[in-house]
Amino acid sequence: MSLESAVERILIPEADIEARVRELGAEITKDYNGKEPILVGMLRGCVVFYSELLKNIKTKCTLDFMCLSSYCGMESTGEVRILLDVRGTIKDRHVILIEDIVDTGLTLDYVLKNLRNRGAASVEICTLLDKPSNRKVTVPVKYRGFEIPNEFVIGYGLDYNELYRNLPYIGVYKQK
Ligand SMILES: O=P(O)(O)OC[C@H]1O[C@H](OP(=O)(O)OP(=O)(O)O)[C@H](O)[C@@H]1O
Ligand code: HPA
Repeated sequence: MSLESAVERILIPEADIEARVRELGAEITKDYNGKEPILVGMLRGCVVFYSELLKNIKTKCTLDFMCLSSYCGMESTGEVRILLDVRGTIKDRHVILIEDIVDTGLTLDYVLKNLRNRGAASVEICTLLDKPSNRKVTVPVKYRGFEIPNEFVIGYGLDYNELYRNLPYIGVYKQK
């Protein structure tokens, strides 16, 4: 079965994503000039967005990553686990959490509290996609690429059971 056969329809074409990511990069560059932020990518879904955004941030910054897991198929288990933690210290740093999607909000709610407890100077969220209609907890999203409807999406880093992350656009997953 081809990659594309899992796609019901294309929701956001590659060119639109690239244009929006350039705008987000410009905003972050302006807001964080002189603050030397640490960009904490939430593995693995963030990888494509993270690297594209990074090229568009034109101020000094450092990179780090966390890996959390809570999904099984299309459902959040509600239990968030840290599988990999940041390598560097967070204390007194300006943190930008880079996510592919905020859906129920459970993952970022957990991470926000965790990093604030470690004494970060500030923690903000930058997400490519925001699905507000499925929220279970409120999370403050500062930088948002696109608001999307309550549908399960794949591509541009997002998976269904670890597959389809390498599609170059955001598509709605075709349920069998
Ligand atoms: O707002 P939520 O409902 O918590 O969903 C958002 C999270 O779910 C996905 O991660 P997942 O646990 O599937 O891991 P992944 O990044 O490896 O895909 C996604 O990358 C976000 O981190
Ligand atoms: O719509 C989604 N697609 C892929 N991964 C996800 N994690 C939360 N929501 C989604």
